[in-house]
Amino acid sequence: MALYTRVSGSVGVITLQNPPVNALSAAVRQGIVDMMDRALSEPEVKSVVICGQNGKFCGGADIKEFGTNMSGPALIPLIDRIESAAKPVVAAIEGIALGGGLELALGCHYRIAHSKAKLGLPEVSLGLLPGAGGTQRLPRLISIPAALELITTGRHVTAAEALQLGIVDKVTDRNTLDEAVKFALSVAGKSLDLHRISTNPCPHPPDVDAVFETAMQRVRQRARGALAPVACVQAVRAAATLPYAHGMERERELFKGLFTSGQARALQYYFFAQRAVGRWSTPGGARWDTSKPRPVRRAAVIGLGTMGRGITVALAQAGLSVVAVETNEKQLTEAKQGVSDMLERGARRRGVPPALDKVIYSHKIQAVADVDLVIEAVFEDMELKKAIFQQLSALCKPGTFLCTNTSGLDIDELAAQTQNPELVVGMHFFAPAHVMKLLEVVYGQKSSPQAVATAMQIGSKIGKVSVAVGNCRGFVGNRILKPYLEQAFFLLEEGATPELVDKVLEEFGFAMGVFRMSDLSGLDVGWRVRKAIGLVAPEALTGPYARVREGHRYSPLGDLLCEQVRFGQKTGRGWYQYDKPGGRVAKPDPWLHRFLEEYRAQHGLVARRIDHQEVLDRCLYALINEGFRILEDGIAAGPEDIDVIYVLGYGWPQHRGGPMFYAGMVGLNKVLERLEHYHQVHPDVPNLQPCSLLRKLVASGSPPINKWREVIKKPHSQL
Ligand SMILES: CCCCCCCC(=O)CC(=O)SCCNC(=O)CCNC(=O)[C@H](O)C(C)(C)COP(=O)(O)OP(=O)(O)OC[C@H]1O[C@@H](n2cnc3c(N)ncnc32)[C@H](O)[C@@H]1OP(=O)(O)O
Ligand SMILES: NC(=O)C1=CN([C@@H]2O[C@H](COP(=O)(O)OP(=O)(O)OC[C@H]3O[C@@H](n4cnc5c(N)ncnc54)[C@H](O)[C@@H]3O)[C@@H](O)[C@H]2O)C=CC1
Repeated sequence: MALYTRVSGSVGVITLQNPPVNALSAAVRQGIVDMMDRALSEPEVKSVVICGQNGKFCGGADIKEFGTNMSGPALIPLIDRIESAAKPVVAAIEGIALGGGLELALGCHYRIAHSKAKLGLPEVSLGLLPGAGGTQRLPRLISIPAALELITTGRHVTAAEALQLGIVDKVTDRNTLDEAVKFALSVAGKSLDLHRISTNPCPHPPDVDAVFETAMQRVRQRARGALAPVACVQAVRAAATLPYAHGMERERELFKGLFTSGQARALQYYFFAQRAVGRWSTPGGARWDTSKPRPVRRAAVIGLGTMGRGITVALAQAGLSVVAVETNEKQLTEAKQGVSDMLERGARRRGVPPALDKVIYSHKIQAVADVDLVIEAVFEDMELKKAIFQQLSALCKPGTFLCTNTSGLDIDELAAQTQNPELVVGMHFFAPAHVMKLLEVVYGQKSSPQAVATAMQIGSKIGKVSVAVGNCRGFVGNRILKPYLEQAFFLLEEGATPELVDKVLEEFGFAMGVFRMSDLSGLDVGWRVRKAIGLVAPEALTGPYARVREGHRYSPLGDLLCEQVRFGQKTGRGWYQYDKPGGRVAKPDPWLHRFLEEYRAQHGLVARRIDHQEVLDRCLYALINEGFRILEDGIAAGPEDIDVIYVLGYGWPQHRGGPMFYAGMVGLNKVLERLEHYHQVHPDVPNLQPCSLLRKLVASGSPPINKWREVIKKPHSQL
């Protein structure tokens, strides 16, 4: 809807009304058309202001409409009509002007923004381009390079930057509508010729071809296989090379291609999935809207290794006081330096003072006595963690929440060491913890709703997307990762190389293939876990049992590499070779290829030619199958939880929505058929055996992802 009022005698004010972000739904578009007609036909009205209700100008097209039969007036002619109006139209921008919202403002003759407003064309992150003239008007207004940067990244800019770029005419700290009305009165009757952006020429940089070539290279590198950034560059190029009307045609053509692409569907699903995980619930009845978090002012971090340092930085940057405890003196000295450096770098980037005084260091665990919440991040060793939880339970003031950053150990076992198991939850961060956006909040059997709610709230406070998950080995992310890694190892045994597997996965869109990723994070991490659970043979086994554990196929390849101290980048050798320990550039290693040949010969394996499809099918479908098991077990409340975890924590390409969404896109019956096929070929790999939920979904006619919960029944999807 849109509301019309007349103020100061001669200014028609049109207010967009569609909470929460005044998205341009059919009703809003119709409202704008009707109210513009009225303003333009009333002789008393000399100028017009468009603003949004509740301090928000407009969040753009209504994304919920995209999957439906869109009705109502189209946005492009609506914006054209505003631009061609004979009376000046001023956009009063408060809060946000995003996507179609900014395009609407670009159709106005003037733009006035509140100093706290954010503006941008984020369509690229929804798999689209600004399809209501944004790609043609913005370059005309602020130059090709600046428009290219904003449109291909989707970055939001502050009002101050918008003023500097020339997107807005004025920024105010006062009441934006009042200022806009004053402005509208002052420009009434003046010529609008220079203020109809579409009629202006597009300014050309001298090296226009080079500008586009560089932009194209950059977007191709940044988002492997993503269509929208490429189309954005092509559309802006049309602004630079074609007259406006032809440029608009090109924009429309490119937009259409994207709109109907699977990538746009995937990215729009992912947009809503990220918000849906905030509406969490647990089987015990805790819920986002009824479970109240407790305020946390002081927190403690125990263990200042890789993770503890990042967690300390994340907490301090969000304004929390942190007691940082490390028992090893050398580590403590290094951690002080490391944390301070990270805080200083972060502060420089954000233009704020570093939060150095927020952190107090100690080598004694007794320093935690007065904190509201502790995050333990010592070695992944159950006995050590148990001892620490016993100490914490005795030392902390009553009611202190005790959290662990374990990657997959049993939360209930740790909770059982404490006097108040209801205060214990997992807070599983991802490395580097001050950068990665994901937090898995793991509830145990006895975790109280308040403990879960508090951990979830801390997550949001420090800028993470927090996903509540149940307690099992590896929780959601690492549990799904295991069958994926296993398939990659099996493929090497059968004839593939790390280069082949990585190439296929990177072409699919992963930021890094499984072997390059494993070299980066360190092969020794998984080796230690496998040793702890008895999977690593004490000495090199031969014969039929060398590749079998607990009756199932097992590949000792990772263990054998670790025995050679090939831990990956940190030792300069892993699945690849590096020029030195700590080197970053992976090069194929002839030693490894010989090693694989000898290994196959030793175990009587005959290398065969493995094609790309098989690599993709086996790695991805094994992973997806485990995702279905997780849903069946109620460890994740819905498919969107798994998808958000996998995109944010494991480099799954956003434009493919996440593994569960991808399964739906491929077709559940196809996933089932392929798993059945591979399980028949490899009956000793239980992860390839299709899980019963997948069968049940296929038997129910493969419903769309937002209907899966009706088949799962137990948990509840929030989409
Ligand atoms: C040939 C045909 C030509 C057609 C041309 C049309 C082409 C276009 O021009 C295409 C577009 O505009 S695409 C839309 C561009 N706009 C965006 O991407 C903004 C998306 N929203 C945001 O970033 C944040 O919500 C925002 C920054 C706005 C607010 O963040 P917050 O953290 O404060 O709040 P959220 O929790 O994110 O959102 C609150 C609720 O609002 C829902 N929502 C947000 N933006 C929406 C939007 N644009 N459409 C529909 N719903 C939207 C959001 O989902 C959430 O609701 P719940 O999910 O129920 O919680
Ligand atoms: N490294 C990674 O990528 C991730 C690790 N994790 C988990 O985070 C935890 C820590 O891992 P990292 O930081 O990689 O280990 P790390 O080995 O880098 O650091 C562990 C630190 O704990 C200290 N420590 C040991 N006993 C202590 C005690 N009693 N009191 C205080 N400090 C003590 C050690 O001196 C060391 O500095 C583990 O549970 C791990 O599974 C979770 C997510 C990712």
